[in-house]
Amino acid sequence: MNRSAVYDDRVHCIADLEKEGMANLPRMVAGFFSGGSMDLLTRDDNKLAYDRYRLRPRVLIDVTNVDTSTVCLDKMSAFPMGIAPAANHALAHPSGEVGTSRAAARKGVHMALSVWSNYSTAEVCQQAKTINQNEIAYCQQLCVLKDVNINLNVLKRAEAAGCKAVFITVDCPWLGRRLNEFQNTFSLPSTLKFPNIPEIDEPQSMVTTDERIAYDAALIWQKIQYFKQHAKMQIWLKGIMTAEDAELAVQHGADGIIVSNHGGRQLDGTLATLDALPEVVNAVRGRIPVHIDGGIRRGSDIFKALALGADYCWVGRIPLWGLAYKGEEGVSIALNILHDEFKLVMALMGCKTVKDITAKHLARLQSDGLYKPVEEYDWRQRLRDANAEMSELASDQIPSRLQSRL
Ligand SMILES: Cc1cc2nc3c(=O)[nH]c(=O)nc-3n(C[C@H](O)[C@H](O)[C@H](O)COP(=O)(O)O)c2cc1C
Ligand SMILES: CCCCCCCCCCC(=O)C(=O)O
Repeated sequence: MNRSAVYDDRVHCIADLEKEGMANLPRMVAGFFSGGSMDLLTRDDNKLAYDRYRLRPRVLIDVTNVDTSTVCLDKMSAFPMGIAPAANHALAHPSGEVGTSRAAARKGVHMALSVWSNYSTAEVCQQAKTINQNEIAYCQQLCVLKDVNINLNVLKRAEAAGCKAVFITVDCPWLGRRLNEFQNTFSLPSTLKFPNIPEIDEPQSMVTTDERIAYDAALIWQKIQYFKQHAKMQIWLKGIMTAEDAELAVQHGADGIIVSNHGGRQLDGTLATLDALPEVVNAVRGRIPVHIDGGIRRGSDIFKALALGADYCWVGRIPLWGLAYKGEEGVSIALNILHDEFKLVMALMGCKTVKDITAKHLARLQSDGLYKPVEEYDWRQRLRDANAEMSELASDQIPSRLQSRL
């Protein structure tokens, strides 16, 4: 284990990386990356939510060997965290999504590409193959546009590039109001390319006010079926924040969901994603995988999200800070820091494998200011209780991929 790793003379944790990366960016780009909508309540709470939980370590367990790997989207990931889709990596560094992806491939973690990436999904996937032959999973994010043909072309190209899944972003029928864009008179450079949507060229205006990216505000549950019919890839929904919508997602055939509030860039004032996670996990009851993003900045945050039932985590801003700091190398520094931190937390928590992480490892802040162990209020405990009551509960009622987590 890399206990005393020195990554760089100036960057020892993600907070350092944010500081150093942001310092290299023009104010307007830094604002676009780090900003959120309105008063930033949700953006900030995403991060603070992790501090409302404390860890309950178990000791005297042999942790000579700690295995951080997990299977996600049918492929091995070095640890349970990948790169979330974020527009405009090339604003951080000319290598853009290619640089990010090369670092992801080298580390062996998955990557989702924004439909607004500045390099095509095909080019990004191709570059990664030179590093890590087909080993990591790529996903294509799609903000559904009004023009059906544009949406279908994105899907076709992503499939041809070898993507495993499409992440349909469902939290943005209208784009959120990001005050930083007004305050900094943000505009995208006219040289910036959006090769996944060649139908739209030459950005001229602020993202928030650009009418050409008016999304399909009439996107409703029934249309998810349409995408399922037109894609061979898995269909995931990104932006589920309630038990009710989680149940609907399962009923409408989603292959997985991502608990996300878009990093606080859409509706300000929603729950932090970590606070929404338990109700979603309980509603889904293992029928499909549940992922999370938003506010993850430390290895211990990944541990906490898994303890509350997430199968995998994604980070949006961290790779942008890495790129802004040192291009591909900066993203590698970020991924190495998070991987090593996660491994160390697992060891100190007495967890040898990712499957050993449970809600019993956490205590949550109460209204009296004290921390109380998290009761296993999630569906796994209910299944255990049901098991005790009805010993005949057939194990085939429990999805096999989850039996080992019971
Ligand atoms: C600069 C930026 C651009 C983003 N662009 C997209 C996008 O094109 N599509 C999308 O679904 N989410 C987008 N997101 C949201 C991320 O996918 C993710 O939900 C969020 O960044 C997670 O929060 P975190 O940054 O705290 O990790 C973007 C986020 C940022 C910071
Ligand atoms: C005409 C080209 C416009 C390109 C817009 C790129 C950014 C879209 C918004 C991405 C996003 O979801 C975000 O959170 O930011």
